[in-house]
Amino acid sequence: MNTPVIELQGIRTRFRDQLIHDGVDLAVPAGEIVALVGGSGSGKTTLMRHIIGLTHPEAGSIRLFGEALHAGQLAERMARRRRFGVLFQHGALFSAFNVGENIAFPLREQGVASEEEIAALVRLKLSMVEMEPAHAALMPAELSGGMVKRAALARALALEPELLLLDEPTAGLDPDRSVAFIELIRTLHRQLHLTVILITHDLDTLAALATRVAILADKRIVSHDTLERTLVLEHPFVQRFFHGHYRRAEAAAGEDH
Ligand SMILES: Nc1ncnc2c1ncn2[C@@H]1O[C@H](COP(=O)(O)OP(=O)(O)OP(=O)(O)O)[C@@H](O)[C@H]1O
Repeated sequence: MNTPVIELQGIRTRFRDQLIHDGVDLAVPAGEIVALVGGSGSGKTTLMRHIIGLTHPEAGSIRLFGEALHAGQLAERMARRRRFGVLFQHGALFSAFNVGENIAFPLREQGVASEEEIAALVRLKLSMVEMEPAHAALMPAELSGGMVKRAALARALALEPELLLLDEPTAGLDPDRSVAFIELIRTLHRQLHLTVILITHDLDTLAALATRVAILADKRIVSHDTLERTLVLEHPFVQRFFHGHYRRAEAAAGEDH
């Protein structure tokens, strides 16, 4: 069997007296788009932060591309860092940098390209997310919500990652922009052969993109399966999320407009 791109084993996380994860196991094979779903505060974002090494669990092991997350010297860790891109929940662009500088940031940080190459790469990444070269000069505050997401995605793709982590990529977008962004992620996934972890509360985003659904509930992954097989699970969270209040909340929101 091929080595999983991400392998989590026995992850335990505690914030003060609050136990968030207790025995999280998850293996993500290459090429999958795994939707990570769970209730508010169940620890999805924290798990993503563990995967990218921003935070550390109290126990358990994390392997990326078959290697322990913190293994090796600085150069090896930097090389591993180049292999994944992250789209944070609110885009998280650097507000003091323009769009071009934001996209260039990981390239400069890694020191892997000349300024001339960086300028060409910024133009290429902008075109990949369907933005114009002129958008490079705009400041984040001048962008619409959809453009912030696109610019942040361009930055996440700057180092040509194999793994993309997306935290609520369509949250805050209106339905048209959301559909367009889903289509963009789908195209990039196909063209770049990406493996994707997607945190989302949005059923349309999930249904359109996910090849597998991982359910974080009861402090662990209680199911990791196709959407079809997930839908028939009896777990209370699954019932609520796919058949219950989220649907009713959506319907109520629709009535308000
Ligand atoms: N650095 C921290 N210090 C203390 N508590 C934290 C920290 N980070 C997260 N938490 C707590 O851990 C829990 C899980 O947070 P997390 O953001 O991972 O959940 P989530 O599943 O992504 O939630 P949501 O769907 O609402 O975004 C929450 O109760 C949160 O308050």
